[in-house]
Amino acid sequence: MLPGMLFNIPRFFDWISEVHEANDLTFAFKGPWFSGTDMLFTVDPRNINHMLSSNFSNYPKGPEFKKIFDILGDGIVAADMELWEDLRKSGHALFHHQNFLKLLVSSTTSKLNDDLVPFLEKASVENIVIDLQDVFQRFMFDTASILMTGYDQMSLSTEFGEAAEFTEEAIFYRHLKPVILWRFQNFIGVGIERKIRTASEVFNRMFAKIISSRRKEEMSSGKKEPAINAVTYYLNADTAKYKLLKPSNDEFIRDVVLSLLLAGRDTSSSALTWFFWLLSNHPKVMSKIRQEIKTNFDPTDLEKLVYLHAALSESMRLYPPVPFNHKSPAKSDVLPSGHKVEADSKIVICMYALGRMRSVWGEDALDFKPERWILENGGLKREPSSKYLVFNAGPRTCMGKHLALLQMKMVAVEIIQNYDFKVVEGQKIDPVPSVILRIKHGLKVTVSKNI
Ligand code: HEM
Repeated sequence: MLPGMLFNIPRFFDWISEVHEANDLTFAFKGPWFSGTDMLFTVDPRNINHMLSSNFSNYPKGPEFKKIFDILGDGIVAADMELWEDLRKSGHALFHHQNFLKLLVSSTTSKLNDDLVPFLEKASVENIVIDLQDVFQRFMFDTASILMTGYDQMSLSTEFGEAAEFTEEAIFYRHLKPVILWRFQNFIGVGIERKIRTASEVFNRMFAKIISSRRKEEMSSGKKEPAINAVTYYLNADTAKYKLLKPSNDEFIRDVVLSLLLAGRDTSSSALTWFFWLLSNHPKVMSKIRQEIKTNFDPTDLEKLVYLHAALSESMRLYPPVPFNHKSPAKSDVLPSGHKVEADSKIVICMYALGRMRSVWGEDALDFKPERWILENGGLKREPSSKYLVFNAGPRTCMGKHLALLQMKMVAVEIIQNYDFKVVEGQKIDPVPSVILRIKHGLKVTVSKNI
């Protein structure tokens, strides 16, 4: 089956969705003999609930995942078992720290007022074409960087952006290649594996500077301030409580914070890019959001913007920023769909396909309809996470979900209130085969003031 898959790489996500639909939501992919590329693909909500929630302990990400994501080292994204537990619990305390939330709101507000609005203002006056995806990536990188390291990168770090994109694409292709092949390519430094090595050097350089200056600050301040950024928090981690954390080891701090930084930058910028792309094709949805902002906007309570929330949820259903997840059973098992899975085998859950299944979402699954998220009484409809898996489900649910939604709403409201975008005609809007759903050549638009 590998040649069929490789042939369809340019339209991988749509192809994999069609295959799921034709195979009743679950199918076994067979690669060449002994290549180690056999995988079970499933988007059956019963199987998802079984693996991610009710039998969570039997479904770690597995040793192969750790190899594929080796660039993230001991960060939470690739961790399993006891280390994951320590990272999750300590991360939970950080993400629920009042000062951390305050830092998110203050950094987003100042980045909006000082950088994004003046930038869009200039683009509208000079009538220049901008790449909205690139703008959101820089914006999210700067705010995520303030939150995670305490430093504002001032959108200058194109080097980090490129390194992140190469990493995410290389990790996608590693899923399809025998381990021995991509490890050899990495060793001799060819193709995309050469780029992942360069990316690793970029991350190491950047974190070496940040960690050493944060350590110096900690030593000179002498007293323990309440932590607000992730680096400072992990430098002061309580090892009596979290036994597997290593606050004095720079490499460990780099791994932990790099995962958080990537989780924060690329997901929200992907979600906003696809959201504005869909709005440009659905002017009625745009007018409804504008109307809601006019009548219900309260900067201290963005939850009141029910239709905006519905439109964001609907956009991420069709274009989930993290398009797939990977599991590997610790012991053999039988899934609720009846498929037998062996210990250490690979299981892939494709969120992109799940959001498009007619048997899960109805005949209009492919349509962009925020209304499907609104109840008759005007409230928000909640869907089980085994059906709406955009933020993952069970004990490994996304830790930044509430921060991400808050930040995306702040950005969306500011832009929608003040600007109109016109998408430059003739662009091909296709997702890149990657572990983050980006548009291959970005989203080129012109900007005008909304008067
Ligand atoms: C629209 C935005 C976002 C989406 C769609 C999203 C989605 C996800 C998904 C699907 C996972 C599971 C990944 C896996 O297990 O392989 C995840 C995990 C995670 N996310 Fe998010 N995320 C978003 C934003 C954020 C932000 C802004 C942060 C941090 C500030 C964040 C922090 C995390 C962390 C720490 C995990 C790991 C949780 C664990 O393994 O226990 N996410 N996210």
